[in-house]
Amino acid sequence: MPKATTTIAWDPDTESILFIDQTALPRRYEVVRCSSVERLAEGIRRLEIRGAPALGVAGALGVALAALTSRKPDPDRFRSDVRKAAEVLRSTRPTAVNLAWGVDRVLDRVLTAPSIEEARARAVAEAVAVADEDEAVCRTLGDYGADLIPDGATVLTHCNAGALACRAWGTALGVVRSAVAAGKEVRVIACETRPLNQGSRLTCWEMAHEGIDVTLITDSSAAYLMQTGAVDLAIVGADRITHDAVFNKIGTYMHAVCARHHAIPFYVAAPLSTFDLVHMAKDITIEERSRDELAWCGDRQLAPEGVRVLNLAFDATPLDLVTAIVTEAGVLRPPYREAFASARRGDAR
Ligand SMILES: CSC[C@H]1O[C@H](OP(=O)(O)O)[C@H](O)[C@@H]1O
Repeated sequence: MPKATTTIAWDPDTESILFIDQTALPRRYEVVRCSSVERLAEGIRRLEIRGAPALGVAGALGVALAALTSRKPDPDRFRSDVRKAAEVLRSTRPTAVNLAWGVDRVLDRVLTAPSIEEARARAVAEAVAVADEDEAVCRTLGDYGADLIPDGATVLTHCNAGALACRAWGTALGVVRSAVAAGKEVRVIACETRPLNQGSRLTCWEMAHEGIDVTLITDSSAAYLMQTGAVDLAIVGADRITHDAVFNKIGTYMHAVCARHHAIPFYVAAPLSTFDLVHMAKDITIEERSRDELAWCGDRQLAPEGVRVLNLAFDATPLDLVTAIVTEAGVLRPPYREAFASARRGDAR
């Protein structure tokens, strides 16, 4: 079984996008070749591609694909065509800011190009740059974060913030990989992360394939393990970081509150592209997903017909519960407003 090294990539030979279908894991490792924006949008909605940084790369590559597949001969109608495709991609998932960030990075290149041919060339170049940057950023933030993990530590994580949530390497799991690469022994506790089980299906798959010690637990076991002293620190990814909160998979807030209660460090690992310093938490839409994701598990019915289901995909953890935020600009610590400003200036460390 191959390692999860590259989650999503551009194939220049066929001018298509290749991505691992994460809904098939852990049982099947399947790579999808995507040649249309509609198919890419479906893959994002179904979480075949998921994870904030991976969504940023998907958004970027999707706009490049739109530029290559538009058949509008007139530049204005071509640009309108690509704008519409960009809106389709942007609308697939509202919470992770990286998706819109990736879309906008390439859309800007298309809309400012002097010709259709130049627009296509610039779009592909920018999208590939977004993908390549993501892997480099994850490795850099991983190396910064590795210093936070003591040798022999047991690290609790939630959902999947690994290579599968990025182009490669990962954010929270990128920190774990960097610590292991530095020679440290690290034990991972992976919360299953209901209802789509990114933790059991994806984090365990990644860690097992790299021989990193991993133990799967139910989400509801985390507090007890913190209480018994079984957890040395927690580290999670992020989908959007505002001036007042970290948006991440539902359940993250619960772990942060418990970690604070038990004086356990609670870290967030995320690239600067996940920061949204324009909006406050109250402004952000938390994605609600389908009833069936909670009421069914495959063909096994878990809740009676007609029972109301609230399937929130994310929650918002107040920054005062976050010990530090690991980025490619360094490890950011409170006071965060100043730390964010210095990170964006490039003088954080
Ligand atoms: C490295 S960010 C990963 C982030 O994305 C996940 O959400 P989803 O699986 O719904 O895309 C989750 O919030 C992870 O922390």
